[in-house]
Amino acid sequence: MAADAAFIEVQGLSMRFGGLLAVDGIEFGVREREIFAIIGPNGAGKTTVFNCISGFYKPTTGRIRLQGRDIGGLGSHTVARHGVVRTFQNVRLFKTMTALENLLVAQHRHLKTSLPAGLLKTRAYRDSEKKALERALHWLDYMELREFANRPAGTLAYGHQRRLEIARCMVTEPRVLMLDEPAAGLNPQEKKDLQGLIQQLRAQHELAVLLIEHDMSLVMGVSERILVMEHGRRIALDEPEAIRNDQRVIKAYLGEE
Ligand SMILES: Nc1ncnc2c1ncn2[C@@H]1O[C@H](COP(=O)(O)OP(=O)(O)OP(=O)(O)O)[C@@H](O)[C@H]1O
Repeated sequence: MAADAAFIEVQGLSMRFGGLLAVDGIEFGVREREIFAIIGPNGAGKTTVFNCISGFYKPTTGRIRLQGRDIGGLGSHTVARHGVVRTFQNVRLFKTMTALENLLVAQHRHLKTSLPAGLLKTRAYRDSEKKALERALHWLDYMELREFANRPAGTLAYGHQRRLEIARCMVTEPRVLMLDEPAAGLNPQEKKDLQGLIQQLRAQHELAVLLIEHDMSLVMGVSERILVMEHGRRIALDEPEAIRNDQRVIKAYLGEE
């Protein structure tokens, strides 16, 4: 694949809820290892685009391709198996399970084992369980969460839960990491750390990052390109500097106040 060929290609994407066209003919491509943000006023359709790409919604019309392969409407588990995983606006961990258990459960659908293999505890099964544990511990260390390994996820500080949610994505070794408002509820230091974390994840892993975020300093600081949506439509797609000076974008945001 050419260096700047689209890794994820979204064409003519629309999503209708009854009388409401929440997403209206959206087009964009995300390049391999790109950090790509989607911004726009409340209700613009950003999360709906995420839900379509990650397989939570079946688009009303349009195509979504990952490296040329259609993934639109495949369902969230299948899309995740293709390497596209996400976090949610409101943290969705298994709150009564420990941090470590959350990272083990996340890997189960990715483990190359069958039910009989699990029942018989075959060598292959034991190897894959061991690797899953190693990966979980690695990501707890990476996110500086090791000391909370055996704590129920719901008892962790909010900023730690957010990092655990990203770890839960990373244990599956994704090719596309989708973050829905990852800075929401974080303090200024945590936001700064998050920016470093996103850049580090992209640098160290073969990973594209798709980001929905309202925090403009994070978006401008971390993104290579930004898609701006308003009323379900694309009003701009460009690099941060151009977006900052785009009259339609300024109007969309000022119009919100
Ligand atoms: N499942 C649904 N059923 C009906 N309407 C929906 C559904 N999901 C989203 N909508 C509507 O679609 C529109 C776009 O919502 P969406 O959550 O995608 O916007 P957003 O840009 O992510 O907003 P925010 O920044 O507030 O999260 C809104 O009018 C919303 O009420």
